[in-house]
Amino acid sequence: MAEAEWESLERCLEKHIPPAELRNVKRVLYGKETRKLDLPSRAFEAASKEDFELQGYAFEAAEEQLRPPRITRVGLVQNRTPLPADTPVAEQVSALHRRIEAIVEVAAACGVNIICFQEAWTMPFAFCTREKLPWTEFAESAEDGPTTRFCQKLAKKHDMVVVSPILERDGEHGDVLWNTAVVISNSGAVLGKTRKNHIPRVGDFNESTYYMEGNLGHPVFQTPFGRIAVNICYGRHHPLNWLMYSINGAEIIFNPSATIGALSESLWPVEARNAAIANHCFTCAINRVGKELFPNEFTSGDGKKAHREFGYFYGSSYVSAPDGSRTPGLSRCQDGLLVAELNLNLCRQMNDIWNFKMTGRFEMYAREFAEAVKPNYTPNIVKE
Ligand SMILES: NC(=O)NCCC(=O)O
Repeated sequence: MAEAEWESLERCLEKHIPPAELRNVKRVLYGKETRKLDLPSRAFEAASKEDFELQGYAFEAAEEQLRPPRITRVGLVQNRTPLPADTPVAEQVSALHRRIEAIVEVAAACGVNIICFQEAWTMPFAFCTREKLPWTEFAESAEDGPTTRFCQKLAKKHDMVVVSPILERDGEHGDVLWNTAVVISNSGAVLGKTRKNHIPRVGDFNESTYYMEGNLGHPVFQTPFGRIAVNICYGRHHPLNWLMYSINGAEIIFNPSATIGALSESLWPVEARNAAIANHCFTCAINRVGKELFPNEFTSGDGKKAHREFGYFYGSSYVSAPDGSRTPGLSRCQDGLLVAELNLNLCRQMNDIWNFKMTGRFEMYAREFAEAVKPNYTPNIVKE
């Protein structure tokens, strides 16, 4: 049941919990109810024709006297890799471009302003194999690689900000590889890029074999639809990573990911949601879907037999708001587009209620951290 046959927690709750109690269960598990968005029927028809799930929800905020509502729509895309991992590289990339193009068309029909794809979306998640070729051939220039050029066209055509997480090859600086999200403005210009700060050393996520820890800090991108940041996958386990994007002013933090059930499914609903609460911002958690099979066997360093498959990517993409409410997740087993309408005024409203930025005592932690990272630091343990 840990794989594709279990569709989602939400479907399970809806099937088995009596309606009168379901309301309370959802109130506790999901916070204040999100309103279902009235998306165009042609969008649902296109999604069904293209065989992906479409869901839409809106987060409300209180009316203010001096500020009009600041409404923006985000789109989260989760998908399988459409072709087997041993198909020629260019064919795999091109099939993924076609798949995403179809989903972005539907997002445009739903009025999406900012769209984000899953981590390393142009490739299978081959870092488990520890082989270099052909996987490093999926790396591209963030500034003018084929995928960035493709996304620029989408952005311009649909007047949409595109967040495109790719494996980056920095040809100008020693051909070094990075795990990067390229942010493309709705004008079609490359607004900038941000790199994955924390690299997993867990299970089959052998990513340090391929690319380095990000060196760009915590940039936040000002777009006409809000200030956005990207905390790539494993970065979501690091509260300080979310915090620094928030300190730099992010109102929406995307978390494009690739993670599997056995490792992280019970953490998934907690981490991005907690980050939204702790940082008075919206967070958008995106995970890929399905099983990916690799041409050659690899071991997991656990004494077990060599195998060719990574594990089950469980989808379940969702959006959380600064008041702790969240959308239901997309399916665990189907490609999908989640549209969420956010009123960004909710960020400051929650800040004014809970005051975490005022009560955070950052100066105290800055002093204590500065001491704690020194090699001769003695932990402050009081003994009898
Ligand atoms: N892609 C990636 O960083 N995965 C690590 C596993 C996890 O963070 O759940």
